[in-house]
Amino acid sequence: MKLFDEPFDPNKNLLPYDGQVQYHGRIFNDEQSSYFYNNLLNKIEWEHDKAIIFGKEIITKRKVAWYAQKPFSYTYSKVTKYATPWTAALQRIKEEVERKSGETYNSCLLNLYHSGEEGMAWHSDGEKDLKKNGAIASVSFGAERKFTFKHKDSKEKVEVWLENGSLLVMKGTTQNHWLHRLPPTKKIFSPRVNLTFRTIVDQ
Ligand SMILES: O=C(O)CCC(=O)C(=O)O
Ligand SMILES: [Fe+2]
Repeated sequence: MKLFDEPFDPNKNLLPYDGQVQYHGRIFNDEQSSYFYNNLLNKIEWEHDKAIIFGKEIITKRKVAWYAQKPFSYTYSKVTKYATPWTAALQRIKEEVERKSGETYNSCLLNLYHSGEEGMAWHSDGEKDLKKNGAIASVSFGAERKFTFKHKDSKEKVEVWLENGSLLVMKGTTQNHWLHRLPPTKKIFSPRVNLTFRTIVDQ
């Protein structure tokens, strides 16, 4: 159920066990959100994502980009990428996210979903380049989309709607025990930009 009237308590854990997920609701107002949304759509070097799945190279409809404070390399789904230096807007968003979440981050993976038909399949973000049990902060701009967690053993599910300008923080052992996905939907026609701030271990 979607609760419109209740303020979100960022200290509340959305997960019942085996991890910690905090939804801060909207941390950017309408004006800030539309500024960042347009800036990111226009200024980020978006590319289609390539992945190797069951030995086959696939190219996703969604676009991705990877930014960081240093040209870190990062490998996931068997593809290695090199980070682009922060833009001014990304740096401003990162500062606010660090203030709100009380954690620091040194890189950001960005995803552009052109419409509801694009999503992201079940996965967890526990790649070896990432700091073990480091916090991952997810910021969303544009279309509001549902985001789902599924426990790896019990299969219990938890859903949250990610609003325009919102912040969701995943921490502790979340990535070890829970998968997450952005389900595709035929009901949403407008784009969404998602930023996940992460900590890469220094190479
Ligand atoms: O778009 C989203 O909300 C999720 C993105 C995500 O899970 C990821 O980049 O690892
Ligand atoms: Fe993820």
